[in-house]
Amino acid sequence: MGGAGVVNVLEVKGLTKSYGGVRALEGASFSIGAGELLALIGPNGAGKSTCFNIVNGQLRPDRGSVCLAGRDVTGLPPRRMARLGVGRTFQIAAVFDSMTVLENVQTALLAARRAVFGMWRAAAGMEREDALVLLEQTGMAQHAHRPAGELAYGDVKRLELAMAMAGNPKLLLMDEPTAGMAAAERLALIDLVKRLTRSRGLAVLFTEHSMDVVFGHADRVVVLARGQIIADGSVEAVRSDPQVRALYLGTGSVTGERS
Ligand SMILES: Nc1ncnc2c1ncn2[C@@H]1O[C@H](COP(=O)(O)OP(=O)(O)OP(=O)(O)O)[C@@H](O)[C@H]1O
Repeated sequence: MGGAGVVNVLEVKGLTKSYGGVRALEGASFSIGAGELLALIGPNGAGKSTCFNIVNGQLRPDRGSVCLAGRDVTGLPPRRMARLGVGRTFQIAAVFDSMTVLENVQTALLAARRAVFGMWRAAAGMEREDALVLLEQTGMAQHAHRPAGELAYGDVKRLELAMAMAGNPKLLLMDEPTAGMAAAERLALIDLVKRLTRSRGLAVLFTEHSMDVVFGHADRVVVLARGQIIADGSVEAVRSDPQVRALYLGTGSVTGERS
């Protein structure tokens, strides 16, 4: 992505971050284009969370830059990042169990719009139609009037995705989106993410330990090891990269293994 004349949705350059004496990231650079699903993988402690937290403004890098649609946003706080189009989902779902699925999405829409337009734009009724569209797009329309607390885990994750879409992000960060899901469920979820990525021209950066998800669905894979990027390329290129194979298993295949 990012060929002549095309501005990447996200471009990070030379990201470096230490915690005391621990160098968590060292000169990490990569980019993501619109409509692209990028997996960021690496063993525990490789620097994935640090990278995420820098991109969404929770952490400031010691060096390096973060550009969103060509604009330097390095070091802006999370609220500003969110307003500029950075959305995030978490490993632990952040939905209100006692509210219905529809109410959860309406609340997310309201929060996103308040952040942009201010408190006066707080007419809850106006969010209903848009919330229903988001539920349709995430395959959750049939659950609209159920309390979120009654949903199966896979449906909670889909609801969370609908809520993340409420902010109309350009870039969506997903921290282990399929953690705790059975194989069929996680492939269905990532398939949904991929469809939304394409249909909305979204750029998605996700971390993932399930290699079936990464190698079955990502458009591109970036591999971090001890804070440095050791591979960045297509699924095929990364899967056959000798350094990546050595990192994951010594010599064997990276498919289907947890790090
Ligand atoms: N707040 C902190 N204080 C000190 N060291 C930290 C802190 N956060 C992370 N680290 C260290 O920085 C390095 C990178 O951690 P990071 O959490 O970014 O890796 P990760 O790839 O997300 O790991 P995991 O897959 O286990 O979540 C590790 O050595 C970690 O111990």
